[in-house]
Amino acid sequence: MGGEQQLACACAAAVLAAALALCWFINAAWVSPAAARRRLRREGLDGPRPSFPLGNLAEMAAAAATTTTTTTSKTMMISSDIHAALFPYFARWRQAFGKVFVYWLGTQPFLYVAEPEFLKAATAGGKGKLWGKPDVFRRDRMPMFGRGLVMAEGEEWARHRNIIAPAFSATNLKAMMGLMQESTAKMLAEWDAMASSSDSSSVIVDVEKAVVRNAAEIIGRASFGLTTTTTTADDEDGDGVLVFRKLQAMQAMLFGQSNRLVGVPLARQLLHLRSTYQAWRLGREIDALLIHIIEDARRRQGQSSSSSKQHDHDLLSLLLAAGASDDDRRRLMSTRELVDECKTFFFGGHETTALAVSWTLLMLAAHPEWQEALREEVLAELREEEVLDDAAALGRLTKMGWVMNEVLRLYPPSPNVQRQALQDVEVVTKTKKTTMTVPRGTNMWVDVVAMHHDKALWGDDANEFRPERFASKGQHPFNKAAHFLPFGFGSRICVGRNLTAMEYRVVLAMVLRRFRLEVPPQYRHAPRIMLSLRPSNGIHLRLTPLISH
Ligand code: HEM
Repeated sequence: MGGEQQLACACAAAVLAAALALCWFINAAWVSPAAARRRLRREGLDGPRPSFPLGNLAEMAAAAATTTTTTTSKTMMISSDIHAALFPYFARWRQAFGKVFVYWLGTQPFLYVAEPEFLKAATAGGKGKLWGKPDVFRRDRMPMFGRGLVMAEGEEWARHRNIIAPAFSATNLKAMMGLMQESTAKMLAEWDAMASSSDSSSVIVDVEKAVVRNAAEIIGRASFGLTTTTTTADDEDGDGVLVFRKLQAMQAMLFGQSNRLVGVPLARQLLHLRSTYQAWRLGREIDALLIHIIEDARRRQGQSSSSSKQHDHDLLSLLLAAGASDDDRRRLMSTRELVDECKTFFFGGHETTALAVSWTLLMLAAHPEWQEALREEVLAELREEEVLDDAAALGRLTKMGWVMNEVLRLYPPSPNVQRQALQDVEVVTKTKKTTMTVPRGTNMWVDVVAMHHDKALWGDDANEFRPERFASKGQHPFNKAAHFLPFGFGSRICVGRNLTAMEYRVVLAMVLRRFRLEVPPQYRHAPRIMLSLRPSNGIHLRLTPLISH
């Protein structure tokens, strides 16, 4: 073949490849979503009209831009009526389409669900297996969670869940109480020092910032035995500090921007190329540090040194121990799997718990009668500060349990749960008499904030802080209710929820013993969504020491 013929062949191949790529793109971005929309409408599932290629993203951005979430404590009580401020577009569409409708993120259909009965009918029992995690988020979250438990599917998920769940047993959690106390004591000592060096007897502190740092320290030690605050040159501790800095940087990079054009074809590749690459690079650096930590832990395994004893109950050592016996090789996790689980514990575990504690401190400052009631309970049940490692006594803090539930209801740190139908899912609801099929590939967006604030489900006082509503479980069997979902639902319910409950009680009991909390006049209440439900400007509270040291 002559040179010209070769060139012509190469050009023809390039044109053919470009034509095929274009056909693929048109099908993926336009033909297939249009067909999906027709099918959804046939099933009676409709919603705001999408446009190509943004779907409803433009409308969502415009609604968010014209909504303010800020209220001041000076001019009004702190309002927990937050749903319409956080999700103005959902609030608007709900009025038009009800509590179940379809909206579009780019070319991806999302079934919005704020109707507990529908959710139950779509996911309860064996139907749980018909739903996986949405592909569209999987790619975005890969650098954070890898294929860890949050993102794993099918057999792989079941195997991981079986290995991981026992690590959160009551005995193992009890062994973590000491480190929770130690770390929290450091935080309180800092607050004490700030108060004693201030002109007045009290001090204004951004409690959210401090509590997040404390929770990061706790989860770091509980997960892989590392501390985030040490400054020693010791290799292992140095790794810990670096891992935390990098993990936090990655989170800010991935979710700091509010508008990532999720679901828009090629947006990730073209518009977010830089941040995607940076997150990927950070991910690789974090993995390298974690591999070093895991190899150290493997080496320590079997040693009876004091360093190995000290790590006995961290989650990483427990996972290594689970696979150590020769008769159960299925429980052996590879280094890659362990890296992903360590990242998952960090991202899934510290900020969520810290937010639960931080919103509680705010609510208790705003509701002094509850602050006093909890303080009395703590002083009655835990007479001496040292006995805070008594898990049974912590379990007797009944009112604190109500308060925790009420705060998780009003300010759920995980404001939504997402799924994607792995097959066609038939949904039959009894009271609404609905029968429909949710087509395979449809994503589901469960609006937890909407359900938690719904007056039809909770009564006219749904937006008020009234922990006593959790007192009578008979009247409201919330644990089984499909409208109280702070930790998710079904078989994928949060594996770390008992760790959170323990940390919550330890931290809160220690704070209440030592400080009185008040909301200063300059406090601005501005909850917002950055993956989790968090305060925009921190939570600055006035703290007054109750006892001198
Ligand atoms: C207030 C604290 C917490 C909240 C609000 C929370 C919320 C949630 C929610 C809503 C889910 C379900 C996600 C889904 O179905 O897609 C979940 C799952 C999970 N959480 Fe938590 N979580 C908290 C604390 C923790 C802690 C302390 C850890 C670990 C140290 C943790 C680790 C996980 C893991 C690994 C999963 C995945 C479970 C699975 O898919 O089998 N979480 N969490």
